[in-house]
Amino acid sequence: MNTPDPTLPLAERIRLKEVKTLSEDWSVLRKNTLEFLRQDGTWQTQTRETYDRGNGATILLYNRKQQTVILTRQFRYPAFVNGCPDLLVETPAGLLDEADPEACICREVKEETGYHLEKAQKIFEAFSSPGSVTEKLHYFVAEYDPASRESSGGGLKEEGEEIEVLELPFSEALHMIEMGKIVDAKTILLLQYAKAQGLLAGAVSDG
Ligand SMILES: Nc1nc2c(ncn2[C@@H]2O[C@H](COP(=O)(O)OP(=O)(O)O[C@H]3O[C@H](CO)[C@@H](O)[C@H](O)[C@@H]3O)[C@@H](O)[C@H]2O)c(=O)[nH]1
Ligand SMILES: [Mg+2]
Repeated sequence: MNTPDPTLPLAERIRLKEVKTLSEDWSVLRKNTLEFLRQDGTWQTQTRETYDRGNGATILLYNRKQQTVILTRQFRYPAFVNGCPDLLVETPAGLLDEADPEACICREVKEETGYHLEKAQKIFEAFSSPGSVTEKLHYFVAEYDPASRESSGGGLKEEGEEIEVLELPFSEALHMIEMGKIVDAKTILLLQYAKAQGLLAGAVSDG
């Protein structure tokens, strides 16, 4: 068999044969049967399940003068059932709707933490678990003004949310990663990003 043209678009190496919806409730679980064109030119049949709950956004709120970050703490059953005995410490995050991701994350920050945010800087997009979950997360950072807190946040009780807001020294948040007290990937990624970019560490007080 001839080897495929290496410039062939990926879409031309995939023949989707069947899509079965296994569950359609909060999210959609599908079983997909497809043929994939391998590098050796043979078509191989694969079944791949996809868990689709839409896309999301998350943000690191930081304050250079105080050298602090805003994190949340909440109950996450999927983490609990897989061995996490504590509430999860996370950056604020939410699912995307029709609004643009920046507007969504500003609204989510208000809902979860009570801080009013005018704008946020997009840094990148990433798949958290690309072998099974379709979700792409939009990552943001923004400097927060401690005086801009308009409410206590906490999330939506009617949706089962009970979100505690933490304002922590950046150094303590980094230490919590080392101690295994922060075990959420998006949160670790954002804190490491802030360290690598010098967003906080080494920042000179400007007031
Ligand atoms: N009824 C029902 N409600 C659910 C279910 N799963 C979650 N919820 C509720 O749906 C709401 C979703 O809240 P958001 O703040 O929009 O999303 P999130 O759960 O914080 O998700 C964010 O973080 C996740 C974890 O890192 C990300 O996966 C996700 O993309 C997003 O960024 C919450 O009230 C939650 O309780 C479910 O299976 N059934
Ligand atoms: Mg959330």
